[in-house]
Amino acid sequence: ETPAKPVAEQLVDTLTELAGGPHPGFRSNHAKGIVVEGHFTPAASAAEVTKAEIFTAPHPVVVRYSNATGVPNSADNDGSAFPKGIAIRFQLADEASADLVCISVNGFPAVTPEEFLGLLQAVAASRDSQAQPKPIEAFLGQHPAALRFVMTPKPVPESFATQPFFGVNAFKFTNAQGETRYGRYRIEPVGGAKFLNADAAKAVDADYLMHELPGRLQQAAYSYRISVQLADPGDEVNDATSVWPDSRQIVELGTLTIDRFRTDGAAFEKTMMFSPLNLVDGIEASDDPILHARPVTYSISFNRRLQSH
Ligand code: HEM
Repeated sequence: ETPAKPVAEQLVDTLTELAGGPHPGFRSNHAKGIVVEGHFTPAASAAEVTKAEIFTAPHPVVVRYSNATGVPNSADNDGSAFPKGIAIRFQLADEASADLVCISVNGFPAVTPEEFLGLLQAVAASRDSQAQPKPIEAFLGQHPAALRFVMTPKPVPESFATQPFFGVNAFKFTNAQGETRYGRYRIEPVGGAKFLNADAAKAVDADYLMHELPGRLQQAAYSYRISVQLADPGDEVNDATSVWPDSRQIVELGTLTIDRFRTDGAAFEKTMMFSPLNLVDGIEASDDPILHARPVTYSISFNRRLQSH
């Protein structure tokens, strides 16, 4: 009997299967994307929460926006292309870097990588299933957090520039006084969140988000407020399905400004991988098992796409 593959490998296999892949050279999740550049300027309040150098001095950034799923040509306005992703790389001295990798929904469908695999396998098993209920219906019936995530409205944004994003996984922040707090990132468009109405969302072209951005950047830069929502004592910090109340303290970390489209983005993104555990001193991982599964899974996807393109 062959031993079961590690969960991270099964996750990549199942994402690939769901996307009708393999699609050589593409990410097995968040395959369709676009790369832009700009800079981050810290707010004075950041020092209350963290001594991390990415939030204490200005830095250049490279940003990749993406659609969910491993389908390289997914329609930007299709439900399956949600959540949208944003991956931000802070470029530090001596080739060092730190990453923030966030999605457009505040929450996650699973507490552990095993449970997330169960969800993906249920979706895959439902494709040609005659069973009543279908495997995915049975799974959602037994997993309220997954049902909640599926039911969360995912409105179609006017632009990536008008889409808010959430860190979902908590990190442990330490300031210069040695005080520690758990928190989750929030990324909010300074110009306000803006979405299309239902008719407009149906009418836009399949690549409208990717096509809109270069023109927008020729006109003007745009920006986001990056902040951290702090946990109160007793809040779940190791469970990505457990969304904290909006009443929790939010501390501004600074402003992310995007001012350039990266014309070589399609080639550039193939050679690089973002990781939510690419961190600097002053920010540590929580014990959230989803967070710890991510770099392992992303590396498998990265290795496969490097070998196949
Ligand atoms: C166990 C749970 C998860 C699995 C199995 C998973 C899987 C993946 C995989 C395979 C990739 C492609 C990596 C690459 O080839 O570079 C990816 C990318 C990505 N993931 Fe996840 N992911 C998980 C959780 C999350 C969470 C919680 C978030 C956000 C809060 C997230 C946001 C993203 C984003 C934005 C990208 C695209 C990064 C880029 O532009 O390169 N993922 N994910």
